Amino acid sequence: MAEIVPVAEDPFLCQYKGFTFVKDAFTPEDIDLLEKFEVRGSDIFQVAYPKSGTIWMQQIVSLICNENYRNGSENTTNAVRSPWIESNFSNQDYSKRPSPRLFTSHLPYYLVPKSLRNKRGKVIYVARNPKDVMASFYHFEHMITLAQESPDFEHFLKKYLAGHVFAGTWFDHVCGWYSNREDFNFLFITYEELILDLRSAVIKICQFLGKQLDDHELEKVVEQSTFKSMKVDPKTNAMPEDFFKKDKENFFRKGTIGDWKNIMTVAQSEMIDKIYQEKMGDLPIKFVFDIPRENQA
Ligand SMILES: Nc1ncnc2c1ncn2[C@@H]1O[C@H](COP(=O)(O)OS(=O)(=O)O)[C@@H](OP(=O)(O)O)[C@H]1O
Repeated sequence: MAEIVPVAEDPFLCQYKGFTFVKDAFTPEDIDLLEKFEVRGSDIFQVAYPKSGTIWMQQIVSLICNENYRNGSENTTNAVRSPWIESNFSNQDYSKRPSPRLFTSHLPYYLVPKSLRNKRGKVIYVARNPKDVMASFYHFEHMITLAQESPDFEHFLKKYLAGHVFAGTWFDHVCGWYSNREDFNFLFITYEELILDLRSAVIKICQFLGKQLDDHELEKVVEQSTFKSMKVDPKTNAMPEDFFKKDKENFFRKGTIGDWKNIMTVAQSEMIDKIYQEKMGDLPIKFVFDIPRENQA
């Protein structure tokens, strides 16, 4: 077994196999076992760096695959319909789940099951522009029990850029997955695509999954995946009460593009632009950092 390395700056975190975990929310044994996890050809994995639209994709994919909840899954939470592969919080026997099994993960590409890396099953990777991720992450840190709150955004930014937050740096996660996408049956989609045209994004996801929805079904999926619907749907924000120290209802906080401007200074934003250029310069990915004029109300 590899070594567990504490993160000096944050007692809630540790590193294992090069990835930053929340100490009390994982075990090294579970991570090691994943290498041999038996992936079915019909399995669908939704993967995202934290605060990038993970729960949103859980909702969309489970609505698509569960025929708008008509098979009884409306009575269960997103976290049960599409459990985390790295932490079995809902205590399910994954080998007994009917196909198609849905899974969710925040893991880097190199820690997911080996056969997934050999193109068995499908991966939908959702990525969000790093500035909005940072803003969302900063607020989230203040809501949950398993995180050390930063006194201000500047402090958070330093910690964040050093990778001393859950899941390490956004840059490593996104670059890692994107650069290794050829190893997977892979759909890369951005949070901003979902925001700007949810209906087209749902169609794109359906095409990737080989699912055909009629117009009515499509509208239902879209309607139940809007920010407004999800904020009041008790099955979406299914994290346990004790996970939150405050503002559980604000997990669905703003759900928009460009909120980073409310928290970042110009200097901080320019510094991130520079790092972005250095780390992402060669990758053909484009993120939207502002709501385009034509989409503004
Ligand atoms: N339907 C819908 N539409 C628009 N935005 C949405 C939606 N659902 C979730 N969200 C926003 O996604 C952010 C949370 O990301 P994650 O689900 O990845 O968080 S987590 O890592 O699983 O805790 C968080 O972003 P912020 O609002 O910027 O904090 C959520 O509000």
